Amino acid sequence: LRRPRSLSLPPGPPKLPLLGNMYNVPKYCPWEAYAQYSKELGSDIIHVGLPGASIVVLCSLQAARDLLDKRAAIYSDRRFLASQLPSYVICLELTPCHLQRRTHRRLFHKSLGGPAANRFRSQSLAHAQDLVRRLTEKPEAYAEHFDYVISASMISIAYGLDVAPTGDEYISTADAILDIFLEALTPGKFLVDAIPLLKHVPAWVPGAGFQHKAVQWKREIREWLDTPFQAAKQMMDEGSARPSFTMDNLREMEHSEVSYISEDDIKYVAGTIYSAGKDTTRLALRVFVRGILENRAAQRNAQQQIDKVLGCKPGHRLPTFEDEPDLPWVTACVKETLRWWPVLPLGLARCTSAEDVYEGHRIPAGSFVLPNVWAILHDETVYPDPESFKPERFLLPDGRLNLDVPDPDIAIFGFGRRICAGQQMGWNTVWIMVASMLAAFDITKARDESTGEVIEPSVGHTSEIMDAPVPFKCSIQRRFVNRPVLDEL
Ligand code: HEM
Repeated sequence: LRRPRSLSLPPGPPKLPLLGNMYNVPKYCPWEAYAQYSKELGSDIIHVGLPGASIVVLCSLQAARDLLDKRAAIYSDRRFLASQLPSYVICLELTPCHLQRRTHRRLFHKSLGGPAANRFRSQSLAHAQDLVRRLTEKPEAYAEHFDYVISASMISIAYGLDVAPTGDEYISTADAILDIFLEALTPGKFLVDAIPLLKHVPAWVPGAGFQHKAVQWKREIREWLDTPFQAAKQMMDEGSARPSFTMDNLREMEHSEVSYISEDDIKYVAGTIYSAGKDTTRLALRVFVRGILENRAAQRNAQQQIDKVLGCKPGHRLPTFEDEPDLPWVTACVKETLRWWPVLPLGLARCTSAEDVYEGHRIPAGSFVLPNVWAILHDETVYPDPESFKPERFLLPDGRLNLDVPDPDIAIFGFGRRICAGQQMGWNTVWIMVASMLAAFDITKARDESTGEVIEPSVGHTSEIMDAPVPFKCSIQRRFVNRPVLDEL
């Protein structure tokens, strides 16, 4: 019955007056520091204060579910530069974090959510085979190949368009937009996040310079959205369009008398497929390669199973989605990839729309709320030896999937109303690419050309909103030389 204002904030690292935790929360892998504080302070939730920003980190699955799932009514907002500036950067509402409008989420879900995502499996399969071809030709450029095939796959799913084999213009424009989103999505990056009044003052006022940036961003975003959308429409007019999110929905709109969607809605959501789907999946592939270097036995077991399932002659064909139920080792490798190194270790920040009380602590309105996905998936009581890459943790001794071990999807795709709208698409994409790589290549640590000594890959993190291993060298070699599986691709 105490008034919330008299309650204390959740515990956290000691704060300095005015500066808060500016100097004692590490910038490098802060999720690990938050997890450590949570243990030391014996609290599931941690409070961190930065000038103008109150941040609450949820370090257990229970806390994340209690707040983000059960109290979704006040924990489902996002507040970043983008949402402070609706009149300047309208289109940013379609970024991963701004599918606020129910229409967009509904449209996304109807076309790409759950089983609907399986409609686009043929695109993912074709791009997985392209990945094998590219890796065969130039294995050392694996990170660039991930980048290319995932971009091509997302553009094909969104618009039914092909991209040029190198230097494609859609891809370079879209990537420039992703950089804008990353900047706009960083909590506290712009002063206007803390002082909304700044959007009403002239741009020359100190701290309001973001307004120039916003005008430029708006122009670039509009162009990025329009160009592929118009190209897809033109292909429809010419009768040469291929199945895609855009074509399906434009057709449906044409044929239904009353539609809850407009052409703009379709355009916005099509853009979101790339902006939300590209980096998450391409970085997960990088994590897989980094992880499998640490566990050769898992790689061998997965390959033996693939060879057995795919036919009498090893290397006869590449896996397809139909093989998924028979390849639990591949599924375990994908689960472990998502668990071991979550690409969004602190999810995508939410913002409280009202003051709240949890476990006797006050959570101020307007706080950023971050689920510590890394801490949840590295809880040693659930995943023993969490720092090791062990796909086998998801398997029973007889090789079947062990459904008693919690799937990383308990946290990896987020929570509640804003849970990832493309999780099935993300899973499908990563699964088929991992299965194809395991079938076709041996992935091992690189060796020094002159001494022959093993080069240990770096353990560094990129440590941004999206985290991934820093680039590392490895060896990717064809398993079956002169086998039809690769020669015919
Ligand atoms: C391994 C791949 C992926 C991971 C780990 C991932 C993870 C996430 C996470 C953590 C969120 C924030 C959820 C929250 O706030 O609770 C999110 C949001 C979102 N994701 Fe994904 N994602 C992946 C792939 C994809 C793909 C392929 C697409 C699209 C085709 C996609 C579309 C979205 C969208 C639209 C949102 C925003 C939902 C909203 O705010 O309403 N994601 N994702």
